[in-house]
Amino acid sequence: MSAAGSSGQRHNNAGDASAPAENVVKKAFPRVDLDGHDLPPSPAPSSPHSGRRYAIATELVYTEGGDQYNASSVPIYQSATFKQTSGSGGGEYDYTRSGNPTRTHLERHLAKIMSAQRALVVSSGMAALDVITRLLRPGDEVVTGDDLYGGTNRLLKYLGSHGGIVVHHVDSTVAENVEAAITPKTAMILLETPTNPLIKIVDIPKIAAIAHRVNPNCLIAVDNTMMSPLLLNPLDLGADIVYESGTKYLSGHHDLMAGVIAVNDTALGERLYFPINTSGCGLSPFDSWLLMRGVKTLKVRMEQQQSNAQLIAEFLESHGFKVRYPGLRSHPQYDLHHSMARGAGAVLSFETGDIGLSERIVESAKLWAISVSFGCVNSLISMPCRMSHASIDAKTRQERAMPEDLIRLCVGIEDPNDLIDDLRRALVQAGAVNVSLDNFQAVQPGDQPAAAAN
Ligand SMILES: Cc1ncc(COP(=O)(O)O)c(C=O)c1O
Ligand SMILES: N[C@@H](CCSC[C@H](N)C(=O)O)C(=O)O
Repeated sequence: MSAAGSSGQRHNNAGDASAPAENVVKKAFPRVDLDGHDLPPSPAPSSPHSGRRYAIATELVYTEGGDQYNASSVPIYQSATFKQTSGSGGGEYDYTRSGNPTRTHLERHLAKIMSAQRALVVSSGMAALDVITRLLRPGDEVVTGDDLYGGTNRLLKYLGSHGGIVVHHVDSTVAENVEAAITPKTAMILLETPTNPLIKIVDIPKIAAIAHRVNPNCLIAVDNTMMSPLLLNPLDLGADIVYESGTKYLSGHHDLMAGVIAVNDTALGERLYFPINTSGCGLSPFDSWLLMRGVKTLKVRMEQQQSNAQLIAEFLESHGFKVRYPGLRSHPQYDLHHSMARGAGAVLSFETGDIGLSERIVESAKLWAISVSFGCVNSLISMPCRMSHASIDAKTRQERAMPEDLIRLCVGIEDPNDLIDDLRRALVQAGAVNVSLDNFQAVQPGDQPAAAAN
């Protein structure tokens, strides 16, 4: 590979007067490594379409351009290498670790959907967080919440023990707690909202404003997995980096692992591309194609999922369970959530007061698969303390008040009456005393699924 950069020589996607305009990397595009040194350009420049022109339902399915045959579905460029036009390079792509046309197509599409200047796709949500945390240096501090996805907690713990990063976990539902933890060494604030699995809401605009005032150098990174870009755009609320697990709503079928990172700052985008190219965690061509296909149905899936989730949350609440779901008026941060988001999503959790009872409920359900993850077309049931959050040790779970009996429901697109019937039957079979086989009317005639206006 040619050492380009300051020499102005071509890397694998540099300017070529004879190339079509859209293939030319703009000279103004900053190219820096983690230390801010000049680098050759990456092969996936910012989305030419990052300014959205249509409503989200249209943008999700609409793509411009295509390959030389105008294929309606982007081809899977299943190639590790790309032939060059000269000994000094000359091709737009050279090697799939560095860039691949199918991946670029997806990244440009996602940048548009996420209202971002640039999106990058990697092999999982955790790979996305790993890439983001490579912006940190030993001695840096991170402020984050005390209710986080278990894998996020595990990665941060590892950075603390092996990377020299100091991680402060605070109750991030109170912005003042975050403020109090910020020091001159704070390099990143990492937020999740709604939190997984306790469905707490974090005030992104308030925390971003405070953090940028107190320490202008610190970056606000938001995990948007629980909402997806359909329901929440953290970049519009003051975040510097948004990332999400594409394994969930974006793909929607639990047939791939993926992670997405999006930013509005070109230099930051290049700093994030560097570890992706260096380590090789960019999303494969096939998974990029699959994710592209999944994204197109995000709106119809999410609307059905969240309308089902609302009915299920109301059903459980009507039977006396303490239900955590931002679509319920009883959620203590209902107003805050809806001031930021366009919907409540499709993940809820509830307590039964008895671990054994929770286990029996989970195991009695038939339509609800016992499985980790969420955002899939199928409905899932799990016990976070035993499953998705088992990597958080029991002492820490106790300190953070994670109820061991917590059941998490990740609602799919099935008929809501079937889901509620199955849940009611599981509750009765498990011996939940406050539930009878009464006739809860899940869907009233004329009910419409809640619309995710955007
Ligand atoms: C909120 C949240 N963020 C990130 C991740 C990581 O995503 P992935 O499983 O794709 O690595 C998950 C689940 O795994 C999650 O629930
Ligand atoms: N064994 C896995 C657990 C994955 S949990 C996936 C998802 N984020 C969820 O919340 O269900 C692990 O150790 O990471």
